[in-house]
Formats: sequence, C-alpha cells, structure tokens
Amino acid sequence: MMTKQDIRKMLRRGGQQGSPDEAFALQQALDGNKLLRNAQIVMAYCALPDEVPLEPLFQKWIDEGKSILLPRVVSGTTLQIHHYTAPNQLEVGAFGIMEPTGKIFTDYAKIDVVIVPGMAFDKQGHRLGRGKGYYDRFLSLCPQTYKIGICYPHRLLDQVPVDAHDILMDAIMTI
Ligand SMILES: Nc1nc2c(c(=O)[nH]1)N(C=O)[C@@H](CNc1ccc(C(=O)N[C@@H](CCC(=O)O)C(=O)O)cc1)CN2
Ligand SMILES: Nc1ncnc2c1ncn2[C@@H]1O[C@H](COP(=O)(O)OP(=O)(O)OP(=O)(O)O)[C@@H](O)[C@H]1O
Repeated sequence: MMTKQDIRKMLRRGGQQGSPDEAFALQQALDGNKLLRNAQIVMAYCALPDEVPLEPLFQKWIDEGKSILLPRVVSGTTLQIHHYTAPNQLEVGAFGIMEPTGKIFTDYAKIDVVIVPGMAFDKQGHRLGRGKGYYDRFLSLCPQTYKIGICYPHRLLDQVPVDAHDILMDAIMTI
C-alpha cells in the first residue's frame, strides 16, 4: 500500500486543477446538498489550485441567510475560525491561502456543516490532507457537525491510507 506521502507526491506530479466545467458542476451539486440547503452555519474554505473553488457560492449563501466561516492558520498545529461576510474581509495568509479577517468564532458545536478540502478522498469517506493534521485536530472539536468532503473526480481514489486520528467524512461529493 502506498503511504500518504507517496500519494501526495503522485498527485502533485499528476494533473492539478479540474476544468472550469467540473468546478461549476461540483459547485451546483454541492449547493443542492440537502443538509447544506438547510444549514444555518457553514464552514467553508478558500481553495488552493487543486481544490474545488467554493468562493462563487459565498454571496449566494449569505443572501440566503447563512453564516459563513473560514479557517485561519494560527500556528503549526491550530486553525482559528472566523466569520466571512464580504470579499474585502480576506487577506493572503499561510501557504498563500486567502484567510478571513472577520470576527472570531469559537462556538464549534453550532456549526451545521463543514465543507472539508482535501488532496484526495475515497468513497468510504477517508480524506488525504496536506500532511499537517490541521483539519483532523479541528474536526475532532465538532464531532456532531456534518462533514462534506469535495474533490475533482480524478482526486477520488479507490483507497486512501487511514490513521487512527483521521476523522471520517459523512459524505464525499464529486461528479
Ligand atoms: N483551502 C485550504 N485551506 C486550508 C487547508 C487546506 O488544505 N485547503 N488546510 C488544511 O490543513 C489548512 C492549511 N494547511 C496547509 C498545509 C500544508 C500546505 C502545503 O503543504 N502546501 C504545499 C506544500 C508547501 C510546502 O510544504 O512547502 C503543497 O500542498 O504542495 C498547505 C496548506 C487551512 N486552510
Ligand atoms: N487530532 C490530532 N491530535 C494530534 N495530532 C494530530 C491529530 N490529527 C493529526 N495529527 C498529527 O498531524 C500530522 C499529520 O497528519 P495527517 O498526515 O493525517 O494530516 P492531514 O489530515 O493530511 O493534514 P491536513 O488536515 O493539515 O490537511 C501527523 O503527525 C498526526 O499525528
């Protein structure tokens, strides 16, 4: 079995971005998810180049009355969660990822849905992240929250290696 590191290396060498058509189709599919439709407080992410962009959905969700949360990297281990209300509340953060400058949010149990980025997923709900454990640590703080992993079709693998600390997704969305 390939290690997580082997798979990350392989994925970095292979194709990165999905096509704009794939991104659009995935955004539509995600936006149609019933639990997300009904969610009030949603944690999303600002995408890296090989992840499905969610930013085109943010304003729609805000118009629908949802609260949007985004992560900030605050140390080598920890994410801090902040409100997002408008594009001018983003700045370039760690790893070149856009990060929110809005109010901090700590009421983790109130988050209805987390949309989780990943380098790859498998159908069993396992996620391959970027190897720093940020999301596993954060997701362990909101065990009741519905977790949706989303990826381009070429990033849905047959099997992703699993460690004891890995948190399982409740749904994997791809096309
Ligand atoms: N969109 C998005 N936001 C996120 C994450 C993520 O995976 N995706 N994170 C999830 O944890 C946190 C940031 N963690 C990250 C951890 C490692 C790398 C990283 O290694 N990037 C380069 C290699 C850079 C290097 O190590 O020199 C890469 O993947 O090629 C990026 C982000 C918080 N925000
Ligand atoms: N809940 C946790 N508590 C403490 N350490 C953890 C936890 N989850 C993961 N780690 C540590 O983080 C490191 C990276 O784990 P792993 O390779 O699974 O990260 P990842 O999920 O791919 O990364 P990321 O979430 O940043 O995208 C490992 O050394 C692991 O021991």
